[in-house]
Amino acid sequence: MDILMLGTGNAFAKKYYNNNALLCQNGFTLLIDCGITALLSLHQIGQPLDGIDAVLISHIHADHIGGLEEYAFRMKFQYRKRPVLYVPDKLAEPLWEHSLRGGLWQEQSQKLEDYFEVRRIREGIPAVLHDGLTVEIIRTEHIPGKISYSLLFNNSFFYTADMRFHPELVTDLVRNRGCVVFHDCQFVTPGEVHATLEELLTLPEDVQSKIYLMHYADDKDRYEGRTGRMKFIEQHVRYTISDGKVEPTAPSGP
Ligand SMILES: O=c1ccn([C@@H]2O[C@H](COP(=O)(O)O)[C@@H](O)[C@H]2O)c(=O)[nH]1
Ligand SMILES: [Zn+2]
Ligand SMILES: [Zn+2]
Repeated sequence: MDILMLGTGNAFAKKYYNNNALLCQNGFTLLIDCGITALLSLHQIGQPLDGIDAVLISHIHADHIGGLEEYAFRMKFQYRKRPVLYVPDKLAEPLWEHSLRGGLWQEQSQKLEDYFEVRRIREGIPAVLHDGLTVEIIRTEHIPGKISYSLLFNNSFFYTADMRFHPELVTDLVRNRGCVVFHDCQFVTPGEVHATLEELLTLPEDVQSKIYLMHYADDKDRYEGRTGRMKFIEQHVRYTISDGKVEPTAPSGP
């Protein structure tokens, strides 16, 4: 499984863009979240929109869904396609009613399904996205009262999206399921809606060694060398995740 972060920044980052990713497995390309900067980033790396097989969203914040209007319009009117959208069941209605409807509604297109082939996924039921690629959505705490999910791919790669510190969950996934973890990380304490670096540094070293930090602020350079056994994931670098390890992908071909 390969992953390339379109952005690794937090909601307000200007340098590192929004924390969205392309996940590739067996020729299938999944866009994980589609924030405000996603389409700019896709343009910069030369990734055509019709080369994306599906989009999956974690929760309804603009740095995770703010690019969906442009994506929907361009797929419909430029590419004449209705792309696949995987959406947690409980978010489908609010995604349309509270976020997308204002821009996308028009006489002949009055619902989410008019733009997307909507595939609803449920907690506790792993969804098969493609041959060799499953995802389980796990509801995690982020903003009090707001529905938000972390994503477990192939029972081996845990992508927190946005979540507060949950040491028991992360420790269980690393120690008992052999997962590697891409974890959002806030530098400033208190975290309140994200895990902070200070909190993540309280995890045992064997757990830290499987954690890669994302969703960080623009002053990330100040924290180089201050993240214990955890490493930063870099924007626009393709990584291969295999056998509990994360390595930059080796260049292919002669
Ligand atoms: O209760 C809250 C709600 C929001 N914030 C700030 O807004 C961003 C929301 O974007 P995320 O994608 O969830 O990061 C959050 O990071 C906070 O900076 C807040 O502080 N408290
Ligand atoms: Zn976010
Ligand atoms: Zn959020």
